[in-house]
Amino acid sequence: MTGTAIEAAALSKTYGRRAPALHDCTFRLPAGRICAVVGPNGAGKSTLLALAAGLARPTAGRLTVLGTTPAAARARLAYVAQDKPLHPQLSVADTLRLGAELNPGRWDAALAGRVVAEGEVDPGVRVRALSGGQRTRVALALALGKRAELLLLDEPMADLDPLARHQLMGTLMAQAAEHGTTVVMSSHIVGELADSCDQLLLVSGGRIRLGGPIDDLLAAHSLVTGRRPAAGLAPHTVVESRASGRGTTALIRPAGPVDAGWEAREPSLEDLLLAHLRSPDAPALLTEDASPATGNEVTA
Ligand SMILES: Nc1ncnc2c1ncn2[C@@H]1O[C@H](COP(=O)(O)OP(=O)(O)OP(=O)(O)O)[C@@H](O)[C@H]1O
Repeated sequence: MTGTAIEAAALSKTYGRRAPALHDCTFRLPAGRICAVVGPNGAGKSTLLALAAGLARPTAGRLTVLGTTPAAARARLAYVAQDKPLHPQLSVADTLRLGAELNPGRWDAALAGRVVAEGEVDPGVRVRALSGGQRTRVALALALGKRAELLLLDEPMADLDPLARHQLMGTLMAQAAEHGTTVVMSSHIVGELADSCDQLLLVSGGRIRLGGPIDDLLAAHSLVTGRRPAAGLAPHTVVESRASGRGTTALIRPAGPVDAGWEAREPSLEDLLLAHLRSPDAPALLTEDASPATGNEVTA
């Protein structure tokens, strides 16, 4: 088993008197991977990233980041929040200078400057005058310039145009590969995730529904079609079944060989996510890679 970037045990977070934003979440994210955090609006993705960044505290359970508490890991991680908070009155150049001052000894000025320059953002312009996509670029420049071991990115590409998205994802992936950085990134854009991520955490209703390497999760499921009722799939775990023009289409986790009457193929990432999102009560699956080692000490 490789090193661990994030480990959670029975992690819960409740805001005030509301229903829990996260409830009893147990999982492990291996180090050095690119992990997608996926789930519907309000699922708890931002809450999870904010807890890992040490900006919020769990209500119950325990969370370890880079082998220590989130607060102690702060200098070694970079977090880009969904609303990309920056100082509006500072210029872009001053923002990067602040990044250098706050990260002595690890700041990569050339990389941060390149990320800004590639977007043709004028360094003299104040942050408050930037477009949403330009602010995102500056926020990502700060995060990448920090040369963190762990990047926590909350919908980092949401307001970027397709060219900027492609180009910034390329920079992110190249940097992560070169430096062995762990990237944990929430997104609703499945195409973007399928191309870049190797690890998945599906959160729904504050609970972990799927966790593990994307290839292993896909291989654990089959998309079956047959001119027969879904009841015939009984020995298998049926995540979702629907009547279709050709009979029944179902996403299953096979418990053994599938009857010859069913045509079976491996699902795409989109098939897998949509079926689980439409069936929030389907049994959860954490692969061995995504399960905390038993007996591991996890500190709050
Ligand atoms: N600061 C807060 N105070 C009160 N409730 C909050 C707060 N932040 C989040 N919540 C609630 O916690 C739940 C999870 O929210 P969260 O922002 O983590 O979801 P999300 O998966 O990131 O959603 P989205 O995809 O819409 O960004 C929601 O019900 C939300 O209303």
